[in-house]
Amino acid sequence: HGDHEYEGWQYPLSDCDQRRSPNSVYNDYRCYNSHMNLIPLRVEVLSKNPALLVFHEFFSKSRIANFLSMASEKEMEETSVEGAEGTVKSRTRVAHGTWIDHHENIVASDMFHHIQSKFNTIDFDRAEAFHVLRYGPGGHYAPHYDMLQHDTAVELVGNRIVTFLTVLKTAQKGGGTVFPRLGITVQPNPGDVMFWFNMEPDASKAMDSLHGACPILEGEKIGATLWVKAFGQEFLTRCPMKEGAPFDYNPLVEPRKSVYDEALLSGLHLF
Ligand SMILES: O=C(O)CCC(=O)C(=O)O
Ligand SMILES: [Fe+2]
Repeated sequence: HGDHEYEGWQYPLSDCDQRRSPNSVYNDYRCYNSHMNLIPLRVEVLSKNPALLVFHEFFSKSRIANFLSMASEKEMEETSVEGAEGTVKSRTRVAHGTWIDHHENIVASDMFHHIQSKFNTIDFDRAEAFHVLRYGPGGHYAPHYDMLQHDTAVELVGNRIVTFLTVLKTAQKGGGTVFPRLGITVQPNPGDVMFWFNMEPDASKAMDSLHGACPILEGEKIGATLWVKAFGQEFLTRCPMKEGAPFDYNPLVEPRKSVYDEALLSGLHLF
């Protein structure tokens, strides 16, 4: 594949060849202190500003398998963009997609509940429906920002402060998620979650959150995105008490190492 085949990409495709970040801060189990509960998650902090985290093995294999088989029964549409000449096939996002409501069926509901219970520093009720994207060979999503244009809905519920991307299936070759401005390409495993902030604490766009899905060279990639809206999230973090910056990132990017590490690493079973 040559670069010319990925119209609209605009960044060096060689960015996609980078593997893990050289500056991964933690890659082990850490505890999030939230609502007086310690939530153990195996977290890798790839960037602190903007926060970019990978939660390893967030979902069990069976949850992922159930979600995939449920999603495969849905009609997936070729993603498109609306232009002056009507709706045309998108060249910046070459993939098939569909929306699945949080409680559309028992599988989605179980998935959603798992997210809410493990991760209660974020109010996922304030997220859009699951957006499932399937990329085939040559599929890709050129680097972009997830924040929406300002409109009435954004005014009411805030913009997309956080992207919570569940990795359902990975390509055999290619298909990493690239952050060109951070110099990071993430190649997670099915069941992992990528989590990042699209907004600065003052609600402006986090310029370094620019990201895209690298071209699939072999196989197929499937992911499910939850875009979380900003309003209300500030009440779930420890009091930041900073005017104009109502969201405190630090508890997320500096989770505490827990006394349970040994048990977790030696295979304590979490359901
Ligand atoms: O599939 C990916 O790796 C990125 C998806 C993405 O950027 C999005 O859905 O907004
Ligand atoms: Fe995105």
